[in-house]
Amino acid sequence: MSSSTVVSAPGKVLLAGGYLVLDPTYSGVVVSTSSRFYTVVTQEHDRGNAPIQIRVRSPQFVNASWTYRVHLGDSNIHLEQLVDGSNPQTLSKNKFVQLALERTLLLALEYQGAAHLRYTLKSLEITILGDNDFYSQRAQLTARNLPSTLRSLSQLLPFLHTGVVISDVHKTGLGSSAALITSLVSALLLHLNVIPSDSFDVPDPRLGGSATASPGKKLAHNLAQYVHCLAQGKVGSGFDVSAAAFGSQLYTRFDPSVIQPLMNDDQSMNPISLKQVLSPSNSQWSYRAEAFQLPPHVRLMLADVDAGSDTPSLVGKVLKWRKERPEEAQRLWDATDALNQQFGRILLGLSDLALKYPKEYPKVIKYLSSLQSCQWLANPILPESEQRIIDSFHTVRLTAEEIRGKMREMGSASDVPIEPPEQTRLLNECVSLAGVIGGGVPGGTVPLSILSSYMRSDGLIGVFFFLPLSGDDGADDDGGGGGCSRRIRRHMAPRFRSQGLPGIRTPIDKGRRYMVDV
Ligand SMILES: Nc1ncnc2c1ncn2[C@@H]1O[C@H](COP(=O)(O)OP(=O)(O)OP(=O)(O)O)[C@@H](O)[C@H]1O
Ligand SMILES: C[C@@](O)(CCOP(=O)(O)O)CC(=O)O
Repeated sequence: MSSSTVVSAPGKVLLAGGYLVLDPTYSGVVVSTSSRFYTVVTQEHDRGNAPIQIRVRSPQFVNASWTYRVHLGDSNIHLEQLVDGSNPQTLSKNKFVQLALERTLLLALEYQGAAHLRYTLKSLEITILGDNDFYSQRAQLTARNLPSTLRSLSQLLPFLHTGVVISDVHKTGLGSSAALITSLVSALLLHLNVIPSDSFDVPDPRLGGSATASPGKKLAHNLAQYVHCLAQGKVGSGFDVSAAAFGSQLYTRFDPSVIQPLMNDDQSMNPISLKQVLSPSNSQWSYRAEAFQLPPHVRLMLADVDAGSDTPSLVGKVLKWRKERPEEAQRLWDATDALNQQFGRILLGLSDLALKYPKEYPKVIKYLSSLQSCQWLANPILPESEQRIIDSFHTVRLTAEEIRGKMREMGSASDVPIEPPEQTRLLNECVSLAGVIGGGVPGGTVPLSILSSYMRSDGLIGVFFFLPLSGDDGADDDGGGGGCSRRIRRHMAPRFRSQGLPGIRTPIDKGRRYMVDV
């Protein structure tokens, strides 16, 4: 009988902490998105003694199918890519997918031994699907004569075919490769029983982050972090993989030296076993992912600027300046960090206030969401509880603006367009709208030419935090997390059926998630 395992992992938005988060002294405020990557692993019927093959498809792309024959030794794994039946002309490579398969199988081999893996590993069919938001949909909207609005985006079919090969797609910057790798390695670890099936359960939905994560989830995170670095050929801060594994969080990076001994493309050259390094009990993994959530009724929206940033070149320039002007940079980093910390702390505090004042909180939201933020404090005398909530939102707003100021300073000092003038104008317009708390540029920056041609429509113009007018609490799951399975049953099952795929078994992140519309 064939069986399937499905694991999803979310994308990310770095709300605060860009560039600083590359240094373990500082941390970043990271929100995981409602947009997700899904990996479906389906076991083929037993084919007797036929060689084991793994076929991976990405049905949203042209020429995106990769077939590998697995050569399983006593202590090593080799994947031989075969010419794909559906695509006999070309042998397209996917380093990310191939490394994820190879290193996950190697880890399974180390945990289970060759005899066991030979017995359990069957030929597999793997399907990878990314929510539309990971890729710019502007061309799709134009082709359909639809205006650039949220409503138009919701009219597009899920997992829409992009019409191009992967290398030509316009990514939006939500961390497609991190979400893909995390869902893929997690699905395989589960499918091969390297980790138990309850690894991704969260006992209390309010307890997210890495501290309460199961050993299985930590192993999946460590493996995904490692594979992602290897595939990218560099060790970044890793906040994207951490968000994919642990959801929204205050993230402090890991020391890259932990995976250094495993960074050989040829795994037989690695001087140490994967299991030893990636083990969830290896204390050299120094990352911290503290649970974070946006307050109830707060929603984050992103504008589709048609392309993500070329982060490595921006990072290179910013870090070069930091090295050349250490004292100036230190002052700027410290001042920005103080603001980032305050920003995260007050947002978290607002969730506490919502719990403490369940009647007053929605009342305040209704009031604030109808006003421009400059009017928030011009209110009649209110009870202390309500005033506290208003004051907190007001401080978040001021802090977000100050953070933007610091990021602009960083940009002009290092000559990197972190918040270019076009973006400044756009954001200023956004943050002056009623109900908007603040805005910013998530991650590196955005490409200018595209931004300047971006047309305002339907109120979605840039990056901002939004308090919806309705009673909707902004989370698109069933409240407080843990409802991921219900959300998936309700929303995802029909989507999967439309792709002829089975239902979902295990979502990776059951933490609270928020709608991010790109
Ligand atoms: N749907 C997919 N199916 C298979 N592979 C994919 C898919 N999406 C991304 N990839 C892999 O990820 C690689 C892109 O990785 P890259 O690091 O450039 O993206 P990223 O920086 O994560 O993108 P983003 O802009 O979303 O943050 C592709 O070359 C491909 O190997
Ligand atoms: C600039 C940086 O701090 C954030 C980059 O974010 P993004 O991948 O451009 O969304 C780099 C990093 O953290 O790896």
